[in-house]
Amino acid sequence: MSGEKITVTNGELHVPNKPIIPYIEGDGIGPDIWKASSRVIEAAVDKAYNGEKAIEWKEVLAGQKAHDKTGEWLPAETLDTIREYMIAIKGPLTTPIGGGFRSLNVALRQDLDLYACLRPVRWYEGVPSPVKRPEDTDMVIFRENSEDIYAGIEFQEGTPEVKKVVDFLQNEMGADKIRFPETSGIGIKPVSREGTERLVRSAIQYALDEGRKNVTLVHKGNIMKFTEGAFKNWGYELAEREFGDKVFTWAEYDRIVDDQGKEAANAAQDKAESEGKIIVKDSIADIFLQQILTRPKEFDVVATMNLNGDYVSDALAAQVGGIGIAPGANINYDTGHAIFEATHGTAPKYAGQDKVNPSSVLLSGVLMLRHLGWGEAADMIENAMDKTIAEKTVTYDFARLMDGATEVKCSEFGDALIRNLG
Ligand SMILES: NC(=O)C1=CN([C@@H]2O[C@H](COP(=O)(O)OP(=O)(O)OC[C@H]3O[C@@H](n4cnc5c(N)ncnc54)[C@H](OP(=O)(O)O)[C@@H]3O)[C@@H](O)[C@H]2O)C=CC1
Ligand SMILES: O=C(O)CCC(=O)C(=O)O
Ligand SMILES: [Mg+2]
Repeated sequence: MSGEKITVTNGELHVPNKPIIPYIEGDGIGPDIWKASSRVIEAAVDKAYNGEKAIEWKEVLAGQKAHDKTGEWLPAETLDTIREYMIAIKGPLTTPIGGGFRSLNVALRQDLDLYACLRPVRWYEGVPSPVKRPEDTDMVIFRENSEDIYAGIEFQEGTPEVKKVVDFLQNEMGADKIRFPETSGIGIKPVSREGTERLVRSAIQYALDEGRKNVTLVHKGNIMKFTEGAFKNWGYELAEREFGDKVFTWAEYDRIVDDQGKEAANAAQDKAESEGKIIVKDSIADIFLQQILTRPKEFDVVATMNLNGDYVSDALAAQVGGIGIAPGANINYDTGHAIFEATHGTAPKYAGQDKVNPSSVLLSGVLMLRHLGWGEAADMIENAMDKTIAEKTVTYDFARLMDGATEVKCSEFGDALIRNLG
C-alpha cells in the first residue's frame, strides 16, 4: 500500500487508506512525546482496521531542527507541504521571550489561516485533579487563532518607530492617557467582525453537531469596548442572523427584559432550553475564570479571542489533570486545512529525559483520527488511556498526585497503552 494525499472537494475531506500526514517533531520534549504518541497511533490504526489502513508519516522541519539543518526556523517548504497534504500534526516549538523571532506556532496558524483553535477539556476517570468534582468540567474551547495581539503589531520602547506611534496617538488621535510616553512600548490589538464571525460560527455549528447545550462568548468588553466588546456584539448578531431559531441569545433575553420584564425573559429562556435550542450567552473574562472553577457545569462550548483563549486553555486543563493531557487542533473549516497539536509547550527542563506525559500530543492525534473519520482507532486509544490510568501506570505528572501509582517513562507509558489497545 503506497501513501496518498488527503484531498478536499466541495468542503468534504477524502481520506485514502494510507494518507500521507506531515508531522513536526518539535523542540524540547517534542521528540520524546512524538516518538511515544506516533507508535500508539500506528498500533491503534493497524489493530482497528486489521492492517487495511495505515498512516504514512512525512517529516517536515520547524524550530531548532529546521534551523540546524536549513538555517531557517520555519522553511517555506514546511508550509507548502502542509498546505498540499491538508492535515498535519506537530510537537511544541520554542518561542524566545522579550525578543528574537516571533512564535513559529502562531506563524503556522496564521500562514495557513487556521482560524479556529479547538481545545476540548474533559476528565479521564482516575486522573488526579485539584478540584473536588473534575467530572463536572466538560468544555470545548474555540479560541480565535488569527488576530488579537497575536498579530504581532508591537513597537519597542526607545525606538524611532514607537516615538512615531506615540506622537500620532497623542497629537492626531487625542490619546492623553499614555502614562509614561517616553518609556512605553506599544502593542496594537486588531479584532475584526469577519474574524469574530467565522470563529463564532464554527463554535455554534460545533455545539449543534455535537449536541452541546450552550456557547459562551468570553470577553473583556467592558474595558476593551471596540475589540472585545465588539466581539460579543458581533457574536450575538451572527448567532441570531445565521442560526435563527436554533439558538436563544442573552441579547434576546435582554430585549425581552426591556419589553416585558425579567419573568417573561426567564420563561423564554426556559422554553428555548426545553426545545433543545443552543443558549448563546457571554461572560466577562475575569468572572469567567472564577465560575469555571466554582460552577463548571454551566459552561459547555466557549468562544473567545486569541489571548483569552490561551489563558483559559491552560487554566481549564489544570482542572482535569493538567497540561500533560490537554489536546488541541487548529482548523480552517472553509479550506479543510488542520494542524493538530498539544496545548502545552516544550517544557525545556525535561527535554531528552523520556519523562513527560505524551497524552496531549497523543490525544491531539485522537482528534486527528476523528477528523479523518477513523473513529474506531480513536476510541481504541481513549479506551487504552482509561485502562492504563485505572491501572495507575502513569508518568511523573500524575504519579506525584496519585497514591500507589507506578511511575513510568514517556516511552513506557506508550508501551502500556499499546498493550491495552482493544
Ligand atoms: N504550541 C506550542 O508549541 C507552545 C509552545 N510554547 C513554548 O514552550 C516553551 C516553554 O513554555 P513554558 O511556559 O515553560 O510552558 P510548557 O507548557 O512548555 O511547560 C510548563 C510546565 O508544564 C508542565 N508540562 C508541560 N508539558 C508537559 C507534559 N507533556 N507532561 C507533563 N507536564 C508537562 C511541566 O510542569 P512541571 O514543571 O510542574 O512538571 C512544565 O514545566 C516557550 O518557548 C513557549 O513559548 C508554550 C505553549 C505552547
Ligand atoms: O507559540 C508559543 O510559544 C505559545 C503558544 C501558546 O501558548 C498556545 O498556543 O497555547
Ligand atoms: Mg498557551
